[in-house]
Amino acid sequence: MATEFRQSARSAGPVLSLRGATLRFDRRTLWHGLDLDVQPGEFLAVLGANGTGKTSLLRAILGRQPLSQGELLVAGEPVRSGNPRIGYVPQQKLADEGTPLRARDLVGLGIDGRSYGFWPSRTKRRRVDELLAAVGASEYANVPVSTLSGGEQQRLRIGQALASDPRLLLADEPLASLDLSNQRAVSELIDRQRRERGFGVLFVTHDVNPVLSMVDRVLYLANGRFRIGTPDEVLRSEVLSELYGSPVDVIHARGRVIVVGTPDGGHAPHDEHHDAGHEEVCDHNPDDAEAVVL
Ligand SMILES: Nc1ncnc2c1ncn2[C@@H]1O[C@H](COP(=O)(O)OP(=O)(O)OP(=O)(O)O)[C@@H](O)[C@H]1O
Repeated sequence: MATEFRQSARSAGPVLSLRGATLRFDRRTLWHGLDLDVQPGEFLAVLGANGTGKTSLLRAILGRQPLSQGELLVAGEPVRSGNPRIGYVPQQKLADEGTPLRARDLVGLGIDGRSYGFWPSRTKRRRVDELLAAVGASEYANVPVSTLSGGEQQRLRIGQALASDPRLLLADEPLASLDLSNQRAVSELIDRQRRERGFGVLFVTHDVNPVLSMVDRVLYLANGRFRIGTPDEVLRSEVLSELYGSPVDVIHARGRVIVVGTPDGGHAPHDEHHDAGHEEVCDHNPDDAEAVVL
């Protein structure tokens, strides 16, 4: 399968291809048998509760976490760490107070951090200016990063991630701890850039609402299993109830989607016992559990 799969991924051009991808830690299976192709320019939201393996998926794509089973290609090539075809916006970490780094230095790290060989300083400066303009950060180019707001710092991280002109952008909770207007600004920035530059996006988020209008498909992870499809196909009560193995209500109100259910739903995560056909013994009564927004 491997050769055929690689050839088709290269010629047909998905920026990310997974076949039978499985990630297991000890006996816990985070996801199993994941088949997924992400096309150039596609916006895929990765959804799921805490600990379902969203960040681990990004780590696998970055070559930092080997799969337990299956195959994973980035732009038709096997994963490798430091792949310039991937831009990565890690979970938000604000710059330490007093850090002397300026906004342009942070973006420039996206160039220096890659093995491009020698960059003449004028060429690098022009490239950094282009990236700062692309993410709307030119006016604070020379300001120390630690004095900038969370939203402003996040723009710079996106600029840094775009430095290698990636074909795939991985963004891990890029809206976390941003206020509503910055959530909108940052998500619109990613949306505009993927349309202009044609890279695919994997956007990990707990709340799909800020990006609902931009998302082409969602990958929803729960209980070691997953569903992939358009938001209308996946974000439905019957689909998520089946995925969680317990009643889940998907409520659509004022253009927002709210997923309400019982955490864990009385089911243990997918593990070897289930694969072996053994019944989990569980004294948890789902009727006793409080409904929460998942
Ligand atoms: N190297 C590892 N060894 C063992 N367990 C790990 C390892 N990496 C991650 N895990 C476990 O895998 C699970 C999934 O972690 P991951 O960070 O991928 O979840 P997540 O969906 O991104 O969660 P969150 O939404 O809280 O960020 C967690 O229980 C975590 O402790």
